[in-house]
Amino acid sequence: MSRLQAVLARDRVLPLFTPEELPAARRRLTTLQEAGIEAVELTARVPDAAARFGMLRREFPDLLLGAGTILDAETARTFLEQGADFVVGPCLVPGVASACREAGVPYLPGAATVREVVEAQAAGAAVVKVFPGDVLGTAFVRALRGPLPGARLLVTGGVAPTPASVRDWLEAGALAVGLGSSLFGLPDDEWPGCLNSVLTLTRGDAS
Ligand SMILES: O=C(O)C(=O)C[C@H](O)[C@H](O)COP(=O)(O)O
Repeated sequence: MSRLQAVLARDRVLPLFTPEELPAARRRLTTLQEAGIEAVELTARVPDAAARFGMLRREFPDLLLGAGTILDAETARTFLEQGADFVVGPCLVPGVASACREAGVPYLPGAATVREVVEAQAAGAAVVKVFPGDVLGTAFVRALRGPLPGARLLVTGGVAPTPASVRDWLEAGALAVGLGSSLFGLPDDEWPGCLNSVLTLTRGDAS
């Protein structure tokens, strides 16, 4: 089991954001580390995303930092060179899967159908991102677990950062949930409290 998988199995949440402004990104990463978070996804949705990623990578050497929104092999290689510990994308891209396999780095591609989950697993994804989570719903995750009981699923997209919402996803069978804009769209004096109340639930549940 990779360190990422172990961390997801313990915390059951993966915080993710786009590092639009470096000082704010640093503050967020520091607060996340103080909460005991070990893995964070930074989405590549800004100009200079890879250079920013490399800078934050060097400043936070103890965090597992993943590159998100990776849609082609060349971009994947650029982020891997910058020290990405894992790579995430909204859907499976075979060239990205190969680049991650060569680098020995986990790849978590998005999937929105049973077939896409199976194809992602066949491409080597130990954890598959179910995306967009809020569109697919908990019933989709529950239904997937029938034919694919061993699937490790990271539900991402529109997941509300509350204990009740996260509990619903975990009870449906998700390994973990990604918390993005719903968490980091909250004011800076609110999101850490929300995250901590979710972690109180998930760490209490993790066994
Ligand atoms: O692009 C990727 O690789 C990602 O993992 C990001 C997610 O797909 C969502 O965009 C996050 O959605 P919110 O939690 O609703 O903000």
